[in-house]
Amino acid sequence: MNYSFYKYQGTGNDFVIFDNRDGMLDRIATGSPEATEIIRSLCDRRFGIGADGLMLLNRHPGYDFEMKYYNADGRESTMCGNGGRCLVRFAHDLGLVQTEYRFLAIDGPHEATVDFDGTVALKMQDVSEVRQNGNDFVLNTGSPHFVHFTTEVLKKDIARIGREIRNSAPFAKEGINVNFVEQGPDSDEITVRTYERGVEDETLSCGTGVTAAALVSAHHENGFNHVDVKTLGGHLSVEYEKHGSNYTNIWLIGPAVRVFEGTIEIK
Ligand SMILES: N[C@H](CCC[C@H](N)C(=O)O)C(=O)O
Repeated sequence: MNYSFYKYQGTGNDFVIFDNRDGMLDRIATGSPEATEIIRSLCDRRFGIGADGLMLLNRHPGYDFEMKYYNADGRESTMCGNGGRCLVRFAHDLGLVQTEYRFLAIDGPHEATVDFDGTVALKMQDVSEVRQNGNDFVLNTGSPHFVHFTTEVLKKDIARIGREIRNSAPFAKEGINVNFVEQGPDSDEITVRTYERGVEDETLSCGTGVTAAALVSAHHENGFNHVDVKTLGGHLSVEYEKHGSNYTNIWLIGPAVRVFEGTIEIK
């Protein structure tokens, strides 16, 4: 059977999206080996459409929609910040034009807005637990993140070093996303590169990773904070309130763009 799909990218983090409000693709959401292989093959950059992840836009009572997210390895994942932003843009492009969206994801409800210039702002879950060990931090912004501050981040072999940390003893079982962060000249500007779990490679940006890096960057005073983030795929910003070790009202802000659409046969 042929299905319409849509390809979106948010600062180079790219996704295959299906409008599954009719439930016709529930069969690939079962987590079975066959369903996992279908999603993996759709994300394959040589034999499929190619993407860092795949999303289903589902109906859900009480929300504008439900987001189901799968990493490129075909397995359902924890929250995807850039994916959430792209799914809101997709809903907007489908004609669900609203000033504010409220959808359900694996880590709970999210609010989002689409500005006149197409910028999508996504509210992330609150964060209250940050573990620090020297220049390294571990926190969960909807997905688990290891954040390492370094210099000359653009010269680093992220795929190799990121893979080593992701597969190291503390993280091997569940996996973790690994972010390398360089503090900019200004305290409210950082550059972030990310090795993503489930893609098992560097992606051009990672929304929950950028959020994690911003929360623990140099520019964190109590009260409101705005951090500008450079990634290989483009610019994002993160705004949040900090009160001691509690981070609330966290927003991930940036572009979300439709690249192309098509149809594909899914047996
Ligand atoms: N690979 C991540 C999920 C997607 C995160 C990323 N694409 C984002 O924008 O947050 C994980 O397995 O935790």
